[in-house]
Amino acid sequence: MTGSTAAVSQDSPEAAPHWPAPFATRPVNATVTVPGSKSLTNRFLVLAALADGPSRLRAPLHSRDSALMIEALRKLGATITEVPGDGAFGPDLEVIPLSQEVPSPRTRIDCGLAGTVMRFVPPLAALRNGVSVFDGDPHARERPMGTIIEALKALGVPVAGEDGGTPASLPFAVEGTGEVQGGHLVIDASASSQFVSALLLVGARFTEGLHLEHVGKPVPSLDHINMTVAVLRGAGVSVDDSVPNHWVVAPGPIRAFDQRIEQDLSNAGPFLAAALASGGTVRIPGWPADTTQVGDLWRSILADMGAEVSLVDGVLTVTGGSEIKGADFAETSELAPTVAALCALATGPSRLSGIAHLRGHETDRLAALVTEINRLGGDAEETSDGLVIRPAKLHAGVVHSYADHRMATAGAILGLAVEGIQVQNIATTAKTMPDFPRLWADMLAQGQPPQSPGREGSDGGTQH
Ligand SMILES: O=C(O)C1=C[C@@H](OP(=O)(O)O)[C@@H](O)[C@H](O)C1
Ligand SMILES: C=C(OP(=O)(O)O)C(=O)O
Repeated sequence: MTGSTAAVSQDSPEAAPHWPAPFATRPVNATVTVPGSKSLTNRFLVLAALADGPSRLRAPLHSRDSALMIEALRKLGATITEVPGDGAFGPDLEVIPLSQEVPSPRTRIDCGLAGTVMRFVPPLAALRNGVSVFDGDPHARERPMGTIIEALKALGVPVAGEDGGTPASLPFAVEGTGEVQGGHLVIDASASSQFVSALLLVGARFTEGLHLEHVGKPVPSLDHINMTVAVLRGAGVSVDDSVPNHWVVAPGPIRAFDQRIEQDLSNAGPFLAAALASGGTVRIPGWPADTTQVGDLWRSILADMGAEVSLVDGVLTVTGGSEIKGADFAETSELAPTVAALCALATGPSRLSGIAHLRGHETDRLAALVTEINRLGGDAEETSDGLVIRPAKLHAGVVHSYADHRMATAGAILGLAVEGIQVQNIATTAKTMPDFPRLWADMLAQGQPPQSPGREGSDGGTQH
């Protein structure tokens, strides 16, 4: 993917027309595959840029977040080329690592709203000889960045704000000297696991490697850190994570690779949720037997909500029943908006905990979910570290997406079960799944008679 999706800001939802969420007139019965994992694609892009030779990503994600990462790495001197591949969602990528000759002594990097770009790329820029200025969408300036800025400064890398002082967030300039000594570094990563992942990804390229220590409240989204450790080890990097809150990365080369990217199991979530929201069946072939993706949790989450779940010969099959059960869920991380949409359709109460840091995601997701669920007649409430959602009959209305792809897909799930829901700015799904509206329509078209009457002729406002 070239910069085309990156160029379109997803932060102007008011300008976009509302998307009429399809209402399921019968149980969904579909087989679905989704594009590559955002988290794996952007990790492998960073590793490829630092590797000891050319690498290839097979079936990577092509979306706004991956386009922003590709563009950022190009600005830092990597050569990234699209080459034909066998993936259903676009070409493969060949990456020639960062060259010693920098394309320009001063460069500007657009992070959009991508946490992986705003957290993973600045430490990489520290290894480049030159100044890299980072900025992003308006809301990107609100996302927590202080830990990365402080970490770079502690590593001896100057970071300056627009006015020259020390910034607490985007925008800022990293003044790289081409070399970072590394060693022992103490950070507070309680606002995002991405702070840890960002530093681990480059740690092997620091002269002395990196001994990263976290102090403070617990680090969220630990699955994502385990993913980072796994991809590093796969590229021949020695990482010791045997002591909780300590990660020791030995200095050394990052081996070039040829890597197939798993499909995005978090983004599989809304499609699997469709089985519960419509009382139907959704099958996802190619579900990995062994994965570091947090989305593998769908198997237990959806079973807890009353679905039948099986994984046979790599096909995950989820069948919803006559009701969705409420339940308690801890640390659902980026799955939480999808879980919350299902909880709003459940017949019993649910509690989501361990997700206070979602207040620093694409939007304040806890506030956004409460506002949108309650706007439709639901009964949701914020707690200090999550949400309580009680059963209530929902009605038609507009779900606002807050430039947040997972709020938009949460609206689509609600729309399957509640007639007359519209989603504001469905285009924001391009952050990680530009094909979402088509994939959703294709899912609903499967198993339907050729001339389905769809929602025409209905009078709106009912819930299954
Ligand atoms: O490293 C990653 O790829 C991610 C880590 C998590 O971030 P937080 O720890 O900030 O939740 C997750 O929510 C995000 O979608 C992707
Ligand atoms: C939190 C998310 O994204 P980001 O990588 O921008 O943090 C997400 O995708 O749910």
